[in-house]
Amino acid sequence: MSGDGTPLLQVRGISKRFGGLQAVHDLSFDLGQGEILALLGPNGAGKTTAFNMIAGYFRTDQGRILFEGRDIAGRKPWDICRIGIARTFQLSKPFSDLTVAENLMVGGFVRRSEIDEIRAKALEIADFLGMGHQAATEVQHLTAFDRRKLELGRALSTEPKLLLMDEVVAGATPSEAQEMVELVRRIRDRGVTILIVEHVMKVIMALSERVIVMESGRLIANGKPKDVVRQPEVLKAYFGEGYAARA
Ligand SMILES: Nc1ncnc2c1ncn2[C@@H]1O[C@H](COP(=O)(O)OP(=O)(O)OP(=O)(O)O)[C@@H](O)[C@H]1O
Repeated sequence: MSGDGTPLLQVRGISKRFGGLQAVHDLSFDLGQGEILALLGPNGAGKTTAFNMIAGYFRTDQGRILFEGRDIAGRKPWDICRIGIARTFQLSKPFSDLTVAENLMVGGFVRRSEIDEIRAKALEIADFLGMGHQAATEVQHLTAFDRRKLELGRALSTEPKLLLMDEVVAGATPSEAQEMVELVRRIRDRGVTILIVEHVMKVIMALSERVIVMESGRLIANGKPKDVVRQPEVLKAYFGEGYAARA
């Protein structure tokens, strides 16, 4: 919650249709200041579409999205980035022939105009990611996992209040996943609120105090991870009717 008790993000009845497909239907949830909230759901549930509406990549057909109490639905991605919402992508697309530091400088122009300040901030973020020694390395020489961390760093370089993270541990080894969990916690400790789409249950359990679950575009559960994973609607969404009946 912000100082006056208003949640940082209030999603109110947003919907999105693609032709005959209702990808998101009347989705509402709140996200409090400093929270790490996981957004779960089977493939095609509408998670990325919801992200894209919050980040301004898709226009909502209906509903309101309030950030710090202000309606942001319909704003363009760069405008939404400027007011403090950044996102990572499932498929990161860094500038491969630029260095790590140069990639981390690009987002800095959102907040600052002094090049020395932007460079210093980029180097601070590289250190934060544990990539300080790679600041001068061209991105094309990085491992897949270091590219993932850089993707997070590129979002952080815009100095967001809210970070939308899309499957940041996909394809990671267990020790890399653990490193990512630590990194996400440290990002939150910097004061950044986090909404994370993730499939790896161990990561969700380690990170989030609260999860919301979508299925077929609708919100079907909202609560503590350990409670939500036992709910029949959630089991049915993931494993089918028969499994839920037996559980
Ligand atoms: N630009 C688009 N045009 C048409 N249909 C789309 C578009 N984007 C998503 N969809 C459809 O909307 C539905 C929800 O997709 P979305 O990517 O939001 O689901 P998701 O929960 O993120 O799935 P995943 O876990 O597989 O990434 C899917 O049926 C998808 O095919």
